[in-house]
Amino acid sequence: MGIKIHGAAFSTCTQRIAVALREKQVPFELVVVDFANGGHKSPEHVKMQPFGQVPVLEDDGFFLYESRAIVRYISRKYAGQGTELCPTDLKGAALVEQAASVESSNFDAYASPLVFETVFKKMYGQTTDDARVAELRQKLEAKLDVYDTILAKQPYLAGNNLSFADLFHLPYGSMLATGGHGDVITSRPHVKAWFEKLQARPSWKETVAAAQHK
Ligand SMILES: N[C@@H](CCC(=O)N[C@@H](CS)C(=O)NCC(=O)O)C(=O)O
Repeated sequence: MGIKIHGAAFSTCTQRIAVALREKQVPFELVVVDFANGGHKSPEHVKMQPFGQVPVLEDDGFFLYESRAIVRYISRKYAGQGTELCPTDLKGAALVEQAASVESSNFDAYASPLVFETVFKKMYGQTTDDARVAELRQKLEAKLDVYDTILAKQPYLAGNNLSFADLFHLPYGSMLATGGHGDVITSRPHVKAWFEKLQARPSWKETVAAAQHK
């Protein structure tokens, strides 16, 4: 039995997993959750994901939620296949975890609500809170200034090699531009070069194309 992902091709958290599976060259089936009709809140879905969110990984009777935990599972299960997303040595793995924590605390904490304000609220006909947008943007910019100093010294967030910590940034990082804030990335030369390199990966291009066909 192969890997199934219960999610939606347009969902940022589903994309976080899809890109990792493509890097690992693991075929998977996307079991589409009907968001528009509240499928993510249905009793069947809540049995798999108690918070009523996507994505959920199903692997031969094993269920796992939280996109970053799922990527770590994929990275370990398919170690030695496709792109290595985390080294096995103690210090190398610790540096990847450090970078992953940076993504969660210093990037996602601001980028995700900024995308919510500038993209999703508009999509759902809600009103963007401009004061919140300004505050989130200012905080994100301060963090990205630090990213720029890190990435001036090394090509990837955990060092010389790509890791899942870099890939974690792709969905919300790409949607910043959709919401009119892509310049927080493109105005910082090292962040720009790093992010463009990530976006150029076939795994991401396929993930974007899959979202457009849905
Ligand atoms: N931390 C969770 C977040 C999951 C999440 O926020 N999923 C969104 C779609 S990208 C969702 O299901 N939103 C609907 C909701 O929260 O009700 C993860 O990384 O898997």
